[in-house]
Amino acid sequence: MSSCEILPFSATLPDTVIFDLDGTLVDSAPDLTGALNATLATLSLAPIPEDEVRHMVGQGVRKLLERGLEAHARPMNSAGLDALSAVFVDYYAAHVADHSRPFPGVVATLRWLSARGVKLGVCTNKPEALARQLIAALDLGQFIPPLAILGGDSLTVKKPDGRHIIATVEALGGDLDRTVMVGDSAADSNAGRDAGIPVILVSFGYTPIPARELDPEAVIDHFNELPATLTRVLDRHRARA
Ligand SMILES: O=C(O)COP(=O)(O)O
Ligand SMILES: [Mg+2]
Repeated sequence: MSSCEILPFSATLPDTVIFDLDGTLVDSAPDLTGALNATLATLSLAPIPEDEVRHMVGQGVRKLLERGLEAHARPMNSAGLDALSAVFVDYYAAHVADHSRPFPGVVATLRWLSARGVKLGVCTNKPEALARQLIAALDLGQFIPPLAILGGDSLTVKKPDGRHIIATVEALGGDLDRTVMVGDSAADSNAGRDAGIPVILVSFGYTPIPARELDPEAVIDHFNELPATLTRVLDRHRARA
């Protein structure tokens, strides 16, 4: 891929780009499915196919477990969910990158942006330790410093609250007025809106609602569209401000 071929030489790039992780940078559904099913098996519940689990991801571990239990009509109280979360996290931490891989074009695009001085961060509802572990295992840490990886448990708020994104930008020393959020779900588009920054959604992520219906500034079908799309949405956003 050559992202530079599709971007005019004079184009303005953002100061900072904040990425969602699951369903945006990384196709993590296979290992999340494995961990969910291993956890359900401790309750003698049948596995849920990956196609269904994909649409349950995006609001953190607890929500994923709640949705998995709902699929079996097995509601659970808060203490039970705490215990089950610990089982899930233990299993997932041991299998975080067995089958999970960056989506096509991600590595080349992060390299391209990083080489041009664009600051890159990750704002995910995944627990911070697991997010850091996954990013390191897939060798994405060369583009995203650990301090700029904020998880669902890093603050007292998380996406769709815009403060989760703002804190990630602050960790990078970035300029919020020249920041773009890239995600895959309603949590991402709502958090971006709450933070007052433009949002680009990928069309290949995990949202049960199609990305184009979530009212983002733009939708991309492949990461090689990202550089030109970043410039376009940033210019449009600044013209309106
Ligand atoms: O629900 C999750 O674990 C993750 O989420 P993300 O899409 O915010 O990275
Ligand atoms: Mg996501």
